[in-house]
Amino acid sequence: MMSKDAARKAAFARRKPAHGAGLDAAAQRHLRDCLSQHRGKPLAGYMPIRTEVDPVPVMADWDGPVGVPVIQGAGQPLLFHRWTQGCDMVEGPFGARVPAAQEPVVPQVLIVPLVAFDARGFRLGYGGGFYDRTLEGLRARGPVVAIGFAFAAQEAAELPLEPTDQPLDAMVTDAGVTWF
Ligand SMILES: Nc1nc2c(c(=O)[nH]1)N(C=O)[C@@H](CNc1ccc(C(=O)N[C@@H](CCC(=O)O)C(=O)O)cc1)CN2
Ligand SMILES: Nc1ncnc2c1ncn2[C@@H]1O[C@H](COP(=O)(O)OP(=O)(O)OP(=O)(O)O)[C@@H](O)[C@H]1O
Repeated sequence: MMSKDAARKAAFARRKPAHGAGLDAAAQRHLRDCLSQHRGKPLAGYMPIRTEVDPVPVMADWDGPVGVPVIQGAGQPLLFHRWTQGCDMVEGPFGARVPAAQEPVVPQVLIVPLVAFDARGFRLGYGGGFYDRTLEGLRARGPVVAIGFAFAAQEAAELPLEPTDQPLDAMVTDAGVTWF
């Protein structure tokens, strides 16, 4: 089986041409469908970096509180700070912008960015383990729904797993919605 590093590199290469190919609107349509059963719940979105698919139009229309991830430090889970369209943003670590105001949101539904995913619902991110730690912590407190969001081209055959890898509940791409 490929190492996580090799799987990450291969998926980056597939994500690049998918980005800017006009696939975001289809992915956003499927994301709205998938989220429709969770109306009003606190939602975690993200500000896209690099060649990630863009969830912002869906976040902007959400009828409940929306937070975006904020890195506390290496080895720490993410926090989510309240985001609204047009709110003041500042540069966060690793190039993702974060809200200037630091109002915590504890999400019950998360739109999870990723580099690669597989048919079992496992994901690979940038390698910090941030979402693994965050989902582990949230799931220990109560039910949460983790929805991976990506281009269909980011699917990998079978990702290498570590015991700390947290599975997704659903995967949304430009090709549709899969529940696990
Ligand atoms: N849009 C978005 N926001 C997010 C995440 C994400 O995956 N997507 N994160 C999800 O966790 C956190 C940011 N995590 C990140 C972690 C590493 C790198 C990164 O570029 N790493 C370098 C290596 C850096 C180093 O080791 O010095 C790399 O991959 O080349 C980027 C984001 C919080 N916000
Ligand atoms: N809950 C946890 N407790 C301790 N270590 C963890 C936990 N979750 C992940 N890790 C460690 O973090 C490291 C990076 O994990 P991994 O490569 O799976 O990150 P990733 O899923 O690519 O990144 P991210 O979740 O930030 O998008 C792993 O070596 C793993 O051991």
